[in-house]
Amino acid sequence: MTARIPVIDLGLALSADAPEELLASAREAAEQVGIIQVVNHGVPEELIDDFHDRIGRILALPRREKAGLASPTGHPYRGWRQWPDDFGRLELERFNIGQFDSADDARAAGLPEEYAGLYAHANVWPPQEPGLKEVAGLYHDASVGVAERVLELYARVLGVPLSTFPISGRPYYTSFVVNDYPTWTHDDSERDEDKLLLLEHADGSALTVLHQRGDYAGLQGQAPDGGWIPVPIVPGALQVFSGHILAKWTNGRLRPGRHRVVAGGTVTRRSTGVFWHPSLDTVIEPLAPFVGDEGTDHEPTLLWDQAKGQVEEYLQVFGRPDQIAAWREGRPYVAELAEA
Ligand SMILES: O=C(O)CCC(=O)C(=O)O
Ligand SMILES: [Fe+2]
Repeated sequence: MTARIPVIDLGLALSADAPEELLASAREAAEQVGIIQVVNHGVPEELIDDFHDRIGRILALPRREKAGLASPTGHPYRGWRQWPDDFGRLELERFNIGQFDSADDARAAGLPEEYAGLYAHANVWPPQEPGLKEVAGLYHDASVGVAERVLELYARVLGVPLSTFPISGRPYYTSFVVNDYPTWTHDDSERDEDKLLLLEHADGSALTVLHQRGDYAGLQGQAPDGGWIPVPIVPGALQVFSGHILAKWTNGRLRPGRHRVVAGGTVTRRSTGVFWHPSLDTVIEPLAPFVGDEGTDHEPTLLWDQAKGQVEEYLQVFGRPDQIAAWREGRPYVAELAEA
C-alpha cells in the first residue's frame, strides 16, 4: 500500500461513531509516515488568522527594525533570527517564543526551581505589536489542545487507554516557533534536493502541531521507502508530526514523522509550530503495552537531559563563529547576509 498523509476530521475521529475507515487511515499514517493533517480540530479560524496576521506584520518590518527584535543575549530560541545558507543567501527567518517569559514566570507557573533557568533569557515581545503576547498565548494553548486530542486519537487507534501515556497531572513542556521562508530566486533547478530551505529531520517532541500558509506544497513528509510526500496546503487544516518521544513511547510502533521544506511558490511561505512534550522530569522509555516478549532496544532518557543542553548542542552543530561569540558574550546576534 502506498503511504499517505490523510486529512482527518479530528472531531469525528474522536466521536463515539467514528467511521472505521477514518480510524484506519489515521492508524496507517501514524504507523507509516508519522504525519497527519487535521480539520475540525477545535482551534478557531479567527485565532489562527489573528496570530498569523500579527506575526506577519512583524516579519514584514524592514530588516533594520527586525534586528532590534533579536534576543538581547544572543539566545538562539528567543525572538527574531535569520538563517543564511553557506553562500549567505537567506533560507529561513524565525521568531521563537519560550514557554515562559522569564524564570520568575516559570516558577510562578509551578515549574520546579531546577528547571527555571531554562527561561533565564527573556522572550522578545515586539513593541510594534502590543497585542501579540496575548494572542500568541491563546494560539499556543489551543495548539497544545490539538496535540492532546491527537494523542487521544492515537491511543484509540492503538487500542490502549490514553492514561498509558505519562502526560497527566504535571506541567507539559513546549517550544514555539514561527518559520518564514523566502521565495527562491537563486537558481531554477528542478531537483527538490537543490532547493531545501529546511533539511530533513524529525522533531524531538512527542507531537508537533503546525500551521502552514503559502501557495505551494513546500512541506514534505518521508514515506517508509524514503520517498517524499508533499503536504498540500489545505485551508483550515493543521499538520501534526509525531516526534521522537512518541516513537519511543510506542517502542517504534508509531513512526517519527520525518519532514523537510523545499522552496517554490510565488509568496513567502510561513509555518508556526508548537512542539509539545511531557513534563521535563519525565523519563522517556517504551511503555508497557508496546513492549512485547522481544523487549526493546531503547534506553530510558530523562527529558530534562535533552532540554538542558539544547542550546549548546544546537550551537555546536549549526552555530556560526560570530553567532557563538555573541552567545558567549551575551549580546544580540544578527546574521550577515550576502548582498542580494
Ligand atoms: O515549515 C514547516 O513546514 C516545518 C517546520 C519544521 O519542521 C520545524 O520548525 O521543525
Ligand atoms: Fe520540524
